[in-house]
Amino acid sequence: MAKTVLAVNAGSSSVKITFYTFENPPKAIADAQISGITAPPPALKFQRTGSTKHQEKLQEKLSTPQDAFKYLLKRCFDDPELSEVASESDLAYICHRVVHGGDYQDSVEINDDTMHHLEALEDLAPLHNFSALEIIRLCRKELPSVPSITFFDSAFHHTMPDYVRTYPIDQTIAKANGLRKYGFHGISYSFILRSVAEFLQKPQEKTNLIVMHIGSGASICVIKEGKSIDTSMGLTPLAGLPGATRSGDIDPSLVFHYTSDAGKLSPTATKEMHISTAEEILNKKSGWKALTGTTDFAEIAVESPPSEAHKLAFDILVDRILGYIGNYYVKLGGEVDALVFAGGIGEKSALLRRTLSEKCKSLGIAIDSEANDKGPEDDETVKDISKGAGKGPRVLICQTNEQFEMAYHCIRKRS
Ligand SMILES: Nc1ncnc2c1ncn2[C@@H]1O[C@H](COP(=O)(O)OP(=O)(O)O)[C@@H](O)[C@H]1O
Ligand SMILES: CC(=O)OP(=O)(O)O
Ligand SMILES: [Mg+2]
Repeated sequence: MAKTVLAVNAGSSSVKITFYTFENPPKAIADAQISGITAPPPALKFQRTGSTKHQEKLQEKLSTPQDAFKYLLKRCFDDPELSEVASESDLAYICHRVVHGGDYQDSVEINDDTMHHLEALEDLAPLHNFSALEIIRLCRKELPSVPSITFFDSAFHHTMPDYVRTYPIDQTIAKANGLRKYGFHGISYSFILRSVAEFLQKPQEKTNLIVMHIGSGASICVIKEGKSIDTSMGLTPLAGLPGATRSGDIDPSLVFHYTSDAGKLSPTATKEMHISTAEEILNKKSGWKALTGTTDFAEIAVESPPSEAHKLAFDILVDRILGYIGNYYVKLGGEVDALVFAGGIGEKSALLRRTLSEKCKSLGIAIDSEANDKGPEDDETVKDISKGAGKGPRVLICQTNEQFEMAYHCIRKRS
């Protein structure tokens, strides 16, 4: 039987896995995800291509992404209707999304050497790389014959100019400690660039975009002639826009006024994962969860918000995004092919898209409200919601797919 490719996207609160056929473009065979690992009970979504989506709340206690991954893999291997993937021998490769890739500009195959290198990087991004590395360790142990390939969120941004990636601090210390802007969500931006360029029928190297990836982690990227020239996240995914539990940009001095324990190890740190109290607060106890009590933006992005705090959370996100759109529009000299909405919130919240588009009227941006309200069909990768074609930048929704992007590049390189 033909081998398949497994793509794994591990986040702090969710694990998504997809099996693909080994051909280009790859076709999804099955898709499974567990969300709510940090807010039990965990929720399972499972779908074999062509069949209906199955959803359930799980009784099992799955407290880590590794547990969730093990559960998902077993579930797929044991499914009698999923004969294409029944055991290790059906897998050609496993692709892993790793958020922080340091100086890596491309994907790497995992061996002892590259694994050590990634372990060294973990200190720079413990909150974001830990789960992925744990899952890679598990795969090497339990599926030893299948090569693991890592894809990095940061790699797409290696084209940012020096004056964008450099923080104005002592450069000896900066270089010794790798303290610079890296940027993230790059696997998603790479998928979006290819899909949108194809949709616009333009070569990638002639495509200029302002792309928003707005999910529980949110960032925005400016792509000039097919290359990232700036993005809102920085040394870590904390910088830039606020998220579900992340503060986004604040005055760095704030942490010392917030708590005198800022630099101490967080009580939630473990032997394997060293994080400071300040990092814990700004990454996990801030954002719209801190403002409203919910991490679900669908409860915040509503016409009549249930409280002033919900309205404030919405207005803050809109304001911070607007700041970047203005900045990036100017960086592109106004030559913007499209403003693109992506990520769980960007793809689903018609209200956020409408609010931002109205505030960007002066840039020639206008949307068709019916198309915007309807949003994309399940199988529609790019949807045009602009009004008055030809005047200002197009406004598009792109249903991004990080797992597909990894499988696509994995297979392209190896077939
Ligand atoms: N209809 C909706 N309106 C607004 N936000 C939504 C809607 N549906 C889902 N979301 C939000 O999308 C976010 C998840 O996006 P996603 O990109 O999957 O996140 P991540 O990959 O960072 O976990 C959640 O905050 C969820 O509340
Ligand atoms: C980089 C990052 O923030 O990822 P996510 O949105 O998946 O949390
Ligand atoms: Mg995500």
